[in-house]
Amino acid sequence: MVASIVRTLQLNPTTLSPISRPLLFFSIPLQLRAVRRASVSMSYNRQLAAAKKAAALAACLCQKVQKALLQSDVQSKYDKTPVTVADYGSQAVVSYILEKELPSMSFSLVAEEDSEDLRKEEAQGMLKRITELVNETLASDGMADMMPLSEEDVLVAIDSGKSEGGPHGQHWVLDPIDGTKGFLRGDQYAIALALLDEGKVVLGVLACPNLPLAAVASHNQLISKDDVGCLFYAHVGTGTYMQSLDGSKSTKVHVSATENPEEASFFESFEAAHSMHDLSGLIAKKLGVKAPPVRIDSQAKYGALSRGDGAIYLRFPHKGYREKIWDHAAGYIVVAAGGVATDAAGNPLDFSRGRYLDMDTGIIVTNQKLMPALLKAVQESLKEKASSL
Ligand SMILES: Nc1ncnc2c1ncn2[C@@H]1O[C@H](COP(=O)(O)OS(=O)(=O)O)[C@@H](OP(=O)(O)O)[C@H]1O
Ligand SMILES: [Mg+2]
Ligand SMILES: [Mg+2]
Ligand SMILES: [Mg+2]
Repeated sequence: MVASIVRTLQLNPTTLSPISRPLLFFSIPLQLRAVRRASVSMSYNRQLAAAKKAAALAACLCQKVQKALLQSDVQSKYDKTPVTVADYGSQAVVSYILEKELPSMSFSLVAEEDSEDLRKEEAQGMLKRITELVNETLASDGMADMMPLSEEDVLVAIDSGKSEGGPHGQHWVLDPIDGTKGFLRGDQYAIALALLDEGKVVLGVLACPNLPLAAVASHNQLISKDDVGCLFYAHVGTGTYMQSLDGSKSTKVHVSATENPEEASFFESFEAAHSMHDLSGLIAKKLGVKAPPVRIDSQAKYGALSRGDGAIYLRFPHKGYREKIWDHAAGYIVVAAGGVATDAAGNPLDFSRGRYLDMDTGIIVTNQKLMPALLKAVQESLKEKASSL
């Protein structure tokens, strides 16, 4: 046992002094813990590299589609939400790249889209266009030797995302385009990819092709078409980094540490149908926030928050809506550097229960210092709203 520990720690017992030999027995558990921590953190490096590559390439595909969106590129899903060739193409690219880059790992992916509608007769034109886009995107990264993918290959890659996730093992979590409505308007959207390990989010990458590299603290600053395209990434214990999507040097970022709500602006959904703007207005007023809300589509909100653009994110879906894990997993770990995301009752978000985040309605994010005051304002506002109904 000791011999194997000594081997693991790469120590040479013959060179240890008689004094340090007994000390070794006491220090081994500590050192082993450090080695295990380091190897846990190290062991996600390959996954992080693959995830960054997959999200950046998927972002290229989405940018191309957003520039030249055709009427035939958009469909409506069973739940009336939109889906485009870019949602499907992005999912196929990410799924294909993760499997190719990490061949030794068992592969499980929980993702938003599936191929059911694409297999219908009337969707054959759309499938052809998606397959072309996927092949062009992979070829642009020199993956031409594995090319071209057939339409069936693309459908299979999309359907790799049917995993149920859960509390055991590793599962990738993907929203191939978060904020599809924003994408269709020409506004903000994100490719959001995370890794769960034993039910916990351990890695996250957020590609936000239209988010300015400079801070945004008001809605007007989002309209800039210059210097846009951010890639945020984080894995447990290493903090959060941002780089430009075209590959600049990355910088470490963290959530605003302000303790003064008067200085804190807040983010919320652009779409009033996705989050109750009247309720967040009430909460902000109670808290003493002076600035008007900054409304951004998608998990770009988590990205902006992670670099301190604003200090609070409020999300209160209308009654009956069930949150999905892919709408929050990547954002959740990206804001963990200085921030905390909970449900409206202050409970941590639980990503271990499958495809849904079963939780108390509402998600709130801010720094540790502001959280108690925010939770109080949320509880009071919820009571007030309930009693006025
Ligand atoms: N009714 C309803 N209520 C709450 N949320 C809903 C609702 N319908 C959809 N969605 C989900 O919202 C995702 C888009 O993110 P946001 O709501 O943050 O952005 S925005 O509303 O587009 O501004 C969006 O993600 P995508 O479908 O990936 O775009 C949906 O998962
Ligand atoms: Mg959708
Ligand atoms: Mg989404
Ligand atoms: Mg989506």
